[in-house]
Amino acid sequence: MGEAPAFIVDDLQSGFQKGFCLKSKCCETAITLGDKTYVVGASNDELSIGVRIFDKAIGGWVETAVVGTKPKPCKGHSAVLLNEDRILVIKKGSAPDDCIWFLEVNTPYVRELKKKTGTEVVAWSKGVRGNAQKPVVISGPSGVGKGTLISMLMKEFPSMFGFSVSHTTRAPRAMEKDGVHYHFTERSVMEKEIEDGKFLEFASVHGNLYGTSIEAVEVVADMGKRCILDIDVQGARSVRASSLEAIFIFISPPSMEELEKRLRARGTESEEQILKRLRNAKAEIDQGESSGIFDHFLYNDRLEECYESLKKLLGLDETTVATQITSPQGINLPADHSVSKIDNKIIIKSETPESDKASKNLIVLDVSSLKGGAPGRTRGFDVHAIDSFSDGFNGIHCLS
Ligand SMILES: Nc1ncnc2c1ncn2[C@@H]1O[C@H](COP(=O)(O)OP(=O)(O)OP(=O)(O)O)[C@@H](O)[C@H]1O
Ligand SMILES: Nc1nc2c(ncn2[C@@H]2O[C@H](COP(=O)(O)O)[C@@H](O)[C@H]2O)c(=O)[nH]1
Repeated sequence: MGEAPAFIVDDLQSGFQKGFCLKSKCCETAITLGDKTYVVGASNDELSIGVRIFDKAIGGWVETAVVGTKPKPCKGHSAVLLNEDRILVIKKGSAPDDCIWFLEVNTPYVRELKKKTGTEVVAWSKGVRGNAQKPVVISGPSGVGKGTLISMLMKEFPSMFGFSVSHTTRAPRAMEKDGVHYHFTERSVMEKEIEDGKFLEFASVHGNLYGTSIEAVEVVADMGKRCILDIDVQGARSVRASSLEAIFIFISPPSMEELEKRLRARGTESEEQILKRLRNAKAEIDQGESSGIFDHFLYNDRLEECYESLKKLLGLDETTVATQITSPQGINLPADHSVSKIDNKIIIKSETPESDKASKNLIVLDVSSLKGGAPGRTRGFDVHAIDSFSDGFNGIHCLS
């Protein structure tokens, strides 16, 4: 972590108001919460907006793990503290789908990570407009038909569902494509990425490492689609414990004999692997059925019947299908703006000279009903453009 310019340290030690503008050359903002001041702006790698934490109690900078996909640098930004647990960062001059970000500093997800790692943690989560449905976690023993059911769903509803592409250390099968079925990865690389906090969950399954990266879930959310995760019971337990609110479905086979028949008929595993997967299946079914993780159980005897039941529990009857498709929308912010906060409303006021005459130079962001968050995207904010504006807001800060 780089040294901060001396004047910033002095300012931080003397104490900031909440939401402050550091007029340094690197466009940093500082937000104070308790003893900690979160300095958002300059980064070491220049590939993303950086975050540093100054702790007044110890009088110094604290080593901080920054997790989640980070926002790319921009020509300036504003920052506002929300609910004492996250900082809203509004980027200037950025694309409509890239201007709203949340830096979580004290949400349950961040508190859990702090407890696990024993270090200071903050987590980025991009703001996405629209209200996607909860992700769907599908588990069940190897060979039960999870992949088959998911493929049917994706084929029938391509604009509605997106598959979370997992990482695995197992070798690809003949028809599997890297980046489509899995991200096939070296164990050492995956272990390092797990250590770096890039995974929502991971588990050792049938002798290989499998895991869902935070990015895999975010990519689907960015497309405005409902995310489907095909993961084992250990992974489902981790997701259940995380802040990713999902629907959990367990698929059971009609019998162990039928499961073995399906695994053998698939012809993708060695005899040794088939026996290992069948041994693990028993434990997986026991855990799946007794753990309390799962909201729904499906029995995959006749494929078509099971598929119809899956669609029904996902609310995919003819009347609901049309209303569930949400396309991602962006927010057209003025390139230069100032930001104020009144209760749960964020007022973004244009400061671009040519827009002085424009009727809609004010945008109000209502953040009273935020949903989701790290790991993944933050949704649920309303955006209104306003025609006229009478001044009188207290400016929190601005950068240029
Ligand atoms: N209801 C069913 N009746 C008969 N065969 C089925 C049924 N469902 C799936 N299958 C077949 O069983 C095999 C295993 O299915 P699939 O690959 O979808 O299982 P899976 O649960 O995704 O397994 P894994 O966890 O190993 O990836 C496939 O050949 C598939 O065509
Ligand atoms: N915990 C996780 N389990 C995963 C993930 N991706 C897949 N899986 C599970 O592994 C087994 C075997 O899969 P296969 O493709 O080798 O047959 C199966 O039960 C999957 O559900 C993951 O990211 N995390």
